[in-house]
Amino acid sequence: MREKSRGSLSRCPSRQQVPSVLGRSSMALQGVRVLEFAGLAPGPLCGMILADFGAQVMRVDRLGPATPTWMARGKRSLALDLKRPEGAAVIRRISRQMDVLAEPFRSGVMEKFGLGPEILRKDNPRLIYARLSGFGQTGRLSKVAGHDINFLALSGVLSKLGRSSETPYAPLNLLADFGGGSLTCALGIVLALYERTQSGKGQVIDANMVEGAAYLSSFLWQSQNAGLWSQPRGKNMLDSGAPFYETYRTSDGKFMAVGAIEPQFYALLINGLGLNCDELPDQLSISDWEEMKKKFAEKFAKKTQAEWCKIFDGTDACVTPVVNLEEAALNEHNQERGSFITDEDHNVSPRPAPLLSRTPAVPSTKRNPLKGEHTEEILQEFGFSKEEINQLYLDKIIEPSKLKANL
Ligand SMILES: C[C@H](CCC[C@@H](C)[C@H]1CC[C@H]2[C@@H]3[C@H](O)C[C@@H]4C[C@H](O)CC[C@]4(C)[C@H]3C[C@H](O)[C@]12C)C(=O)SCCNC(=O)CCNC(=O)[C@H](O)C(C)(C)COP(=O)(O)OP(=O)(O)OC[C@H]1O[C@@H](n2cnc3c(N)ncnc32)[C@H](O)[C@@H]1OP(=O)(O)O
Repeated sequence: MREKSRGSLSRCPSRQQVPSVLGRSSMALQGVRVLEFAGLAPGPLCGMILADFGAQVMRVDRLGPATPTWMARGKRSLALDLKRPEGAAVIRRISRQMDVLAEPFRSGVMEKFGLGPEILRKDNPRLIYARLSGFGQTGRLSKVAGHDINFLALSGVLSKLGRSSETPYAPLNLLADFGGGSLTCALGIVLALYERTQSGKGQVIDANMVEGAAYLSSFLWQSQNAGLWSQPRGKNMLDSGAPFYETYRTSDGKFMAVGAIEPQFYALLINGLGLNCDELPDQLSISDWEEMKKKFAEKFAKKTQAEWCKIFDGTDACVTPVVNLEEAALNEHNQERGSFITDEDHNVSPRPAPLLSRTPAVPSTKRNPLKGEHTEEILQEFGFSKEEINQLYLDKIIEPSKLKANL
């Protein structure tokens, strides 16, 4: 909880945190070949997770000018024009040797290319065909555009998020895109890979953000009758209604996060704040929560974040500083664990999670691939001859990599 000196994100944590001594050859997904079609946000994270844990991920990009790519760590890029039959034919040929194909388009796009699962799985019955969409492959919305906020809304979860008397509020695009989308898709792929070791067969995965976000939020559904959500939005224990589950501003304009739910931890919070339990209403008296929040807020506003950290550090009061990304990477606990890593361009990012004891992820420290940087290399690897590759260039199905063109 104690803070070390502040610094820029690009200055921090040490490379030694990456368990590189073990090498990429001992990772859990070693030997798995993945063809990922470039997408906006959920697909890229799903592919990055697979790459971090050892899969060989090849991203299929469009031709044309470079566009910003995030979450491309450890991937290679193959750029080609899928709208031309010759481009689609390249993918069909490559897919015969793939373990996993992951596509992020709205339902029906892959079929338009002639690259739907029926065709590709006929060529390669072991292929795991992962479809990561917003609304799923069937249903009246399956062909409609949407983003995280829309999927979260339809999952029912968005109605529960936000402060009292404000409109519902989506926590960045974390819940549907990344939790419900990327993570459930990656889970589906790993499950299908595991099952394939028994059956020898691939399968089609319909991962989608509406159902993924809903499933991620199963606790909400299954605790409906427990009284946890009986109040309007923003008035319940875990949605910013309770004084002991809230953030508070400190005298230096920073924040502390309080999550003192259990009575024994609540008592430590009250003690740390310099209050007396005997003079306060019962912890669970909902009608007193508003007043109690004011009391806590007044207290927190009297000291700096560092002063509060000193008071609560190492205690069970469940009080932590709200740190920014830069501070998270520099945080003493996080540094002890090596929770953040630095790539060769000095960019800091979270270490892949979870940590496996024998075969941990060994994320690449190299820069992200440029669009089409590995087109030729990949095609050669998959058996395309020099003549075939030249023909693809001549037909403008593929184009020289911008990297090579600039040299
Ligand atoms: C909230 C998040 C989204 C955050 C994304 C932001 C990070 C970025 C969004 C906008 C960006 C900015 C913007 O582009 C302007 C600048 C551009 C500049 O270059 C950079 C700076 C920018 C400011 C730029 C910065 C950032 O990048 C942005 C701010 C999310 O919620 S992500 C989740 C989205 N939803 C889903 O994934 C659900 C499933 N997918 C879909 O529903 C659709 O794919 C989607 C996302 C609605 C897009 O629909 P679209 O009609 O565009 O595509 P599809 O129907 O899926 O069809 C794909 C089409 O692409 C063609 N195609 C694909 N690959 C190839 C290829 N290799 N060759 C040829 N053609 C290809 C394919 O044929 C389809 O085209 P057609 O429809 O013509 O057949």
